Amino acid sequence: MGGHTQQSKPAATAVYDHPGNAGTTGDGGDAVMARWLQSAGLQHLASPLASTGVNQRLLPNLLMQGYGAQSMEEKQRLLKLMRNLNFNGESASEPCTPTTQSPGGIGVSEGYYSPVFRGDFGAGLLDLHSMDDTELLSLLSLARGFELETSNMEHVNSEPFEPSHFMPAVNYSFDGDFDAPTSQQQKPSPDTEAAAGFPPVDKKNNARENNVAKIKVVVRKRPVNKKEIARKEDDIVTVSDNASLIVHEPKLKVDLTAYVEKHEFCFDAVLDEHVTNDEVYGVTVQPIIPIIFQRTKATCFAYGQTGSGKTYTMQPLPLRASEDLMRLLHQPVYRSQKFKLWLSFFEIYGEEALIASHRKEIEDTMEIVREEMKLLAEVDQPGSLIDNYVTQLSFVLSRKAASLVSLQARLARFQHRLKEQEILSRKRGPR
Ligand SMILES: Nc1ncnc2c1ncn2[C@@H]1O[C@H](COP(=O)(O)OP(=O)(O)OP(=O)(O)O)[C@@H](O)[C@H]1O
Repeated sequence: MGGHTQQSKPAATAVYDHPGNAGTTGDGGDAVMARWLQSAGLQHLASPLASTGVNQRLLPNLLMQGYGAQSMEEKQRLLKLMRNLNFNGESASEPCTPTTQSPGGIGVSEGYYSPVFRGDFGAGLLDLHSMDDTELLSLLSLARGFELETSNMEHVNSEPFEPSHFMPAVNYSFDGDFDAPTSQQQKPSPDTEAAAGFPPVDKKNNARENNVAKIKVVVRKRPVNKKEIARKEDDIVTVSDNASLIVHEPKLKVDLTAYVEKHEFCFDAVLDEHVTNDEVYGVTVQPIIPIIFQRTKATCFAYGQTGSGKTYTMQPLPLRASEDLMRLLHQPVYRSQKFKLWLSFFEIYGEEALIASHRKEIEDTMEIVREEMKLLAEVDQPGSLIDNYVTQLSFVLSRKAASLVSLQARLARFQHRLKEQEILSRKRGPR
């Protein structure tokens, strides 16, 4: 590489091209990192950290913590890149297309999926077959968050990974006719799998699946309800696309000027307030049903603030999943294997948990009231700077107002649930 080229080329690319760097695991990792970032036109981010000898395992974290990515756009691209890496690039709902020409990077007109890059590195899509073992191992240590010693290579290579439950190219259909083979077999052959609607399993794809994430995080936005509309509350979540959303956080400056801070988050899928429960099922649980027949365990759970729609979203899923399970069980290919189906259902949300969480909310509100009382006592002292106290009091009071509103809503839901569970109307027996 000539001196001129080296200067004008981004440092990350120079690290990759340097022949002396290919031999060690660490430098191999730098090169992989550089190529990975280059695939999204972010190669300039690798140079400051990689050249200072930062442990390449920490690089993605450091980049996300703001040591590298400066602009919102860079952070967004980096997030998408990391997500694509997680999913081997194939599940990305849309390519992570750069909006500007980065220095030495890929031009807009070429795009990440230009033939030049498709064969090597797509946006976060690593061609594992084109890498040597050293590169692959450093990549694995990056992706899996732990260091792989070359002496452990055999162990690592023999460690079995379960196939992903979320292979995006899979479009399982439960409605098609299944021409089942009659032979009894524990594990369906590739032919029977294809006949049952599974994608044909080839060895190349298996290798790719091995590096695919096993967890899929899907966010569903609940519509603003009537009470929130009546209270003229703002809708603070905007779904940007099917994989990212923006939270608009209302804030107050010290001088009490209101402003809104935007926070962008990326997920594997984001469903807006218009999606139906069936669509939620199609994105979340449906793809994992056939995997259960390959003796893989699958779990689906909801996480979220109270009133955010966990019950509304989760309640129909077991029924839909059971329907599909039954349909698959009746296909000749599985009927011959004599699978058995057990179902159990319980809600981990008893009376005590309800009361405990309600008590916590009351305690939080009381804490704010105590803060307010303390401030009031201070402001009452002679010579106190009234301006400061007024500002602080406003903060405390606005927090209290918000708390009281949420407490009120919580109380209504609490009563509703108690009624639902027939706790309020239950007649007390003689003591
Ligand atoms: N996607 C939605 N579309 C329409 N209504 C919804 C949606 N999600 C939730 N809701 C409504 O919002 C309210 C709160 O939802 P839900 O009870 O599911 O919340 P939750 O997260 O389970 O709350 P908690 O943690 O208190 O049990 C319910 O009245 C529900 O019908």
